[in-house]
Amino acid sequence: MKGNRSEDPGRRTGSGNEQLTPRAAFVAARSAVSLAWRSAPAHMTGLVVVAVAGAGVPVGVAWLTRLVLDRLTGVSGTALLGLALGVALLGLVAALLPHLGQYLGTRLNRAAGLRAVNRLFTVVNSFGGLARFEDPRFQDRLRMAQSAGSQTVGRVVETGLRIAGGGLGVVGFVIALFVISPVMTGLVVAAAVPALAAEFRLSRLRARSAWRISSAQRREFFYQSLLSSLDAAKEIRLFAAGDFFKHRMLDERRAADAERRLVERRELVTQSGLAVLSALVSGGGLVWAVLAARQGRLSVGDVSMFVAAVVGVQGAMSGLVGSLADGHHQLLLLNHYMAVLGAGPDLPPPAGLVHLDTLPALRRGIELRDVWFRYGDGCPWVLRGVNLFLPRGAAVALVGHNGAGKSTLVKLLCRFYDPTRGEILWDGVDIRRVPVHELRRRLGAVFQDYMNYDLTAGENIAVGDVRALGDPAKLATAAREAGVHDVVAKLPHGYDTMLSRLFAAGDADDDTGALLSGGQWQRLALARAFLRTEPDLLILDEPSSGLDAEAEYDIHLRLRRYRADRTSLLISHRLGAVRDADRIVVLADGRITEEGSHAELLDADGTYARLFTVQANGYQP
Ligand SMILES: Nc1ncnc2c1ncn2[C@@H]1O[C@H](COP(=O)(O)OP(=O)(O)OP(=O)(O)O)[C@@H](O)[C@H]1O
Repeated sequence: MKGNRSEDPGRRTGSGNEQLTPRAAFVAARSAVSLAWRSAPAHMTGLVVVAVAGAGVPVGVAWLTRLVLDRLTGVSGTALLGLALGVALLGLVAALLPHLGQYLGTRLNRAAGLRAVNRLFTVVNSFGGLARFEDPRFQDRLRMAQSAGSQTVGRVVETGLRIAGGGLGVVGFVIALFVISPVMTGLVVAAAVPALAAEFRLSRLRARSAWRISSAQRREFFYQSLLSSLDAAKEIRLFAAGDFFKHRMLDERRAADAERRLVERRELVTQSGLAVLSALVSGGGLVWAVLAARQGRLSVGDVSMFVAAVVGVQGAMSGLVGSLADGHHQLLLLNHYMAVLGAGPDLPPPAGLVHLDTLPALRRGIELRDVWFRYGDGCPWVLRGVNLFLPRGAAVALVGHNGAGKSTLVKLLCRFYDPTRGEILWDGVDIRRVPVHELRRRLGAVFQDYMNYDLTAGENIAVGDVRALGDPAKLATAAREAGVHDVVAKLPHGYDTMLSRLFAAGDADDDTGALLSGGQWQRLALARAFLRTEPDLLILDEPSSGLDAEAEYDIHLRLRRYRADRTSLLISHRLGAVRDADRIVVLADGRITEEGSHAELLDADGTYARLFTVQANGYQP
């Protein structure tokens, strides 16, 4: 059941609640580091230098301060001045390093984010089918992957360096503290263990909650975009549905906020507890150091070093724990990114690949052989054993009631899904054996739900074949074929006119965007399909539904000319438009129930004859 949604490996890539296994964490971290390195090697090297220096400077400051305090009276003024200057210089470096680190980190983040998003959408574009895009869980994962890809990849490197730098800092301070008090060292280090465990638990909670919030957030954005969309503005105003959508949007936001509150409460409790623990340890240490100094066991310099070391170890430890928790959280998010990247092809080709590019144009025709299809395991059958032959050069029309399965059949021909059972043969070759992009290069299509792009008129046509972008003559020819050239030529900037009121073309002050009528948009969609001048199969799914009677007549004349000698499949509810097809096929409840020419089907006096008569009677006085 390839292509069937419930069978899709991309769908099974987890619930978002999975644990981060050490292997998955390693793979995610390695990918992030290599991606960041390839994006900005110089900035990454700079960050490493800053991290190492950042780890060494505080320890150096503490040691030098101790020397200064202990030798206040014992050494020459010049030596003391040198030491003091050393402390001051290290202080300056310490002050500058965070800014430099932040600058380099931001640059690295941006470069890595760009590369990560590029890679993500290269993979998304490689999904040949539609099933994943119809799967809400996959949409959630994709959203998480988008945000992880654009914001997290570079941060993983930064966090890794912070962990390494923090680790070095901890080692330095631990050694310094150990010299003065091994017991205290043990205490401070031991206090970090519960902090580490608590922070890990928190980061898992944060990642789980981010996953749970993601679908609420998607719905919130959906309602927001509805409320601000031009397409929805008419109906929302006419039906006064604005408040309804607003409340829905706020409900989703409240649901997400409730989830966030849960995490925030846990953070408050955990971090307060850790703060108390750390205050107790450092307070106890201070009391011990003061008493020891009074008894002469510690010098003044020792006390200063001790205080600096306790604060330093605690600070470095809590920084390290925080960085580890951040890294853990980032890797959990990155897991979604890796899952999308590793989802694999959604339409896996079986063994025995056949390259259509190496074959000549269609010779015999396309055959659907006992094709069964349903959209998922629990869904009803949409096609039930369809056998249909589209002979080369013939115009076949597909008619039937709403929901009969006509558009579904077209989607299978384009291989947006694979048949659940049965096969589709292109000159005898199962189309599952053909690389999907090679199959699509042989097709021209206008879909029932064609797109209106917020792009210029020329770009709207060129989407059909982007190579035509720099070829105005080709765009104009396609537009003429579709009968929309005159309309476009009269727009303020002709083919460069922005067909949008959302975006300006180039100059933000340019107010010359235009909107087309429904029928004009439909003709533009036809022009898009006409850019492919030699498709082996032309699919027209309701190509004239939005046109007035004369325009429809005109378009069908053009289509007839365009279809001549081409293999075409035309779907239309307007039976007058299909009567001259070589063969008319009636689909009812997923089965082919009638097949023949217009005259034959009228003679047969079945569904087609009934539908045709009902429509024809509508035009009688
Ligand atoms: N993406 C989808 N997921 C689940 N079910 C779907 C999907 N698309 C269509 N269906 C279902 O498949 C059945 C056939 O739909 P299809 O769009 O193929 O019918 P149609 O014959 O083209 O109808 P119409 O004449 O109204 O365009 C319908 O019952 C519909 O609900």
